[in-house]
Amino acid sequence: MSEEMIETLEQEGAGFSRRNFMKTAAVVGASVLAVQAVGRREAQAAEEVKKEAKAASAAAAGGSTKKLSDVLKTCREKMYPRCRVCPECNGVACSGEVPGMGGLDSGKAFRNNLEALNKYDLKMKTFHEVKKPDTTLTLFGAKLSMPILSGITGGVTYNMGLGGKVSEEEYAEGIIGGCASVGTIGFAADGIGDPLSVYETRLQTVAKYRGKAAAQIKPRTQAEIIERIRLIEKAGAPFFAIDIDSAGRANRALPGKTVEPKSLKQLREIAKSTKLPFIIKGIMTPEEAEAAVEVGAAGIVVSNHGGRVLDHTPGTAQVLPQIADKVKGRLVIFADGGVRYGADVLKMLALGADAVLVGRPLLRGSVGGGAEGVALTLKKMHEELLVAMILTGTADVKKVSRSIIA
Ligand SMILES: Cc1cc2nc3c(=O)[nH]c(=O)nc-3n(C[C@H](O)[C@H](O)[C@H](O)COP(=O)(O)O)c2cc1C
Repeated sequence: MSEEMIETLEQEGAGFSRRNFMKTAAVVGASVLAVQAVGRREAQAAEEVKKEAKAASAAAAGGSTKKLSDVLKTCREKMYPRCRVCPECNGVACSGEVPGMGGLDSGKAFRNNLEALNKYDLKMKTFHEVKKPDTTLTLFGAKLSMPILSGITGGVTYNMGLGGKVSEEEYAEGIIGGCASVGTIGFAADGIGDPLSVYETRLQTVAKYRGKAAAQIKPRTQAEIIERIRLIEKAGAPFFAIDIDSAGRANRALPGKTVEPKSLKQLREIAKSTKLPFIIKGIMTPEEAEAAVEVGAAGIVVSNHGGRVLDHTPGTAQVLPQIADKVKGRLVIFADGGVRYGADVLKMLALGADAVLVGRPLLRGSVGGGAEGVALTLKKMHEELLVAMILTGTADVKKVSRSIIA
């Protein structure tokens, strides 16, 4: 009501008083506000219901509703004290815990991996045209959404202490299924003490994700290796790896089992025994990288096995540039060890890797949330990688320049 109308009514009498009118108006105003507040609350509640319905339908459709923090909490509940699920997975708390999740003996080699990566920084560049970086690549005919593959991790009972809580099949399904769900490749592992039947069980998961899962073999006797290669071929893996750096492990872990260093002749024999690309994992010097090219390997993994096979090895990011200078372009270079964030992935690519493997973080994802836990971990790293690429002016993971390293 306008001031003019109030004045007219007051003048005309009719029991109208300005004071009473103002009181009534205040009450009405408060009610209107109250009605509005209730409306807002109802709208919020309606929004919550909508969100829940969306989450439920995403879950029903196989979408992800879990949070990474829940996955890590569950992992800690299942694995403590084998893995403390530290905020920074850096080998400090688990130092010397092999079997377990740590680095061997003093744990220095594990810590070196993180420290070597941390010595490098990235140059920030923002005046450029890179708005939608390309993270895709093709490796041995397999198309990948990102240059991040699973590390090769095994020993659900022996290393992770999960006997009865998570089976070998569930663990392999978590790693391989999770990787496949986001368009990358997961590895099935070969444990030194595992009988062939256990290995065959893991290869069933590789076969289930035919063409999208790879497998590893320990440096066993030549006959055992060839026998396993035939199984991997049948399972449809696009490539396989031998972790040659496990050569000393039987002495400490499982006396009586054969894992051994290989001569160049033996490595050639393995490469020639199959059409599958053969990756040698555990290369730490330019000389052995060159030898890997000579014996016919299709790729190498620059790796110190997460610091688990020889204490006092340098961090992989430290040796990677010299190795890449020697063999880049002649075989595929993978690197692993201490990769925790997308920026670490980008650093490894800038230092010469074509792709990286991620060990412990995906292991935690698989134990804590199966395939969904692995997918969440990979999606987070992929998002971080995209941001790091934009902010360094890197358009394509296939062409990362060393000049982005500060
Ligand atoms: C519990 C555990 C088990 C592993 N088992 C294997 C294995 O069976 N074969 C292999 O080649 N590497 C194995 N590794 C080493 C990883 O493949 C990888 O080199 C290492 O974990 C990478 O470092 P990151 O964990 O810091 O990412 C294992 C690592 C861990 C932590």
